[in-house]
Amino acid sequence: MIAIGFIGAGKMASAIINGLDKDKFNIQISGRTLDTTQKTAHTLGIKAAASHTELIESSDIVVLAVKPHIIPSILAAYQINKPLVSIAAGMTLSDLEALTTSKQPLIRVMPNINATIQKSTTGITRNTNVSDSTFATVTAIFESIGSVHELAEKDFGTFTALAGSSPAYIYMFIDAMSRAGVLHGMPKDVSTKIVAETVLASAEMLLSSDLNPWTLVDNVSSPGGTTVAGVVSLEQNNFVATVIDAITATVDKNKAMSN
Ligand SMILES: NC(=O)C1=CN([C@@H]2O[C@H](COP(=O)(O)OP(=O)(O)OC[C@H]3O[C@@H](n4cnc5c(N)ncnc54)[C@H](O)[C@@H]3O)[C@@H](O)[C@H]2O)C=CC1
Ligand SMILES: O=C(O)[C@@H]1CCC=N1
Repeated sequence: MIAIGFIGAGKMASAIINGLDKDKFNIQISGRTLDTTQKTAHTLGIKAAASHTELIESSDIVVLAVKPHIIPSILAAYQINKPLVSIAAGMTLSDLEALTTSKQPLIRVMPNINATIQKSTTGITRNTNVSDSTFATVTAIFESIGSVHELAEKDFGTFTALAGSSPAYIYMFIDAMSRAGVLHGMPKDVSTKIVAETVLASAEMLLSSDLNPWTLVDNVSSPGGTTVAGVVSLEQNNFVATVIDAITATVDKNKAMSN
């Protein structure tokens, strides 16, 4: 059984671990304090390592699941002589190489919070020290919690915006729609469920057809009907440009976080 050790056991590590099959992977965590690590491990049904050193020694693959600014201090304090996976936003392979050795196998991964329900859309890339079999193993780990896209590293920032951060923007869209439902007299829980179901089915419809999104917009918009009135209103309020600006801000922030 492959032993995976997570350094850092916050929201994202918990989302990934929640989704992983505990019969297939031997998972342990090491967080900031042992007490909290033990509580989190108990909740997740996995092992708490007594220390980062113990975790590194007993893992086949080590996942860094701390905030990007914590990574330099961890890599300065511990020599991780195992394939190292980083899920940190903005940290490039060359940032990580500068903090480790020239021989360190490094895999950069960008999962998303939908890992919790085994529906992460994950990006992956590696440095030249990673063997094909290790890369296949790490890819399989993330495939077990959703889809995996191998990317050129130059596209990681864009991927981070479109898949890593976008659940937040999609929730904002859902909340705005359901708030409109409240404005027009519906209870919030009812309108949120209606909007969430419709977002899910619309995405499924797009993925299962060969049609592009604008053709699907046209299919909903009856001549002189209700939908086109809303489409025109969205455009008058710069919906498309506003969304593109948000993605560009995310990509720019990702670049600014790299050294
Ligand atoms: N939240 C998300 O949707 C996503 C987050 N990420 C990346 O995942 C990483 C973790 O993010 P979150 O889980 O959201 O943050 P978080 O704040 O929930 O988790 C980070 C954890 O690291 C722990 N920690 C701090 N110092 C530590 C140390 N020295 N040793 C061990 N643990 C330590 C903290 O106590 C905390 O539990 C970040 O690098 C982020 O860029 C990537 C994709 C999606
Ligand atoms: O906000 C962040 O920096 C992380 C990366 C993608 C999602 N959350």
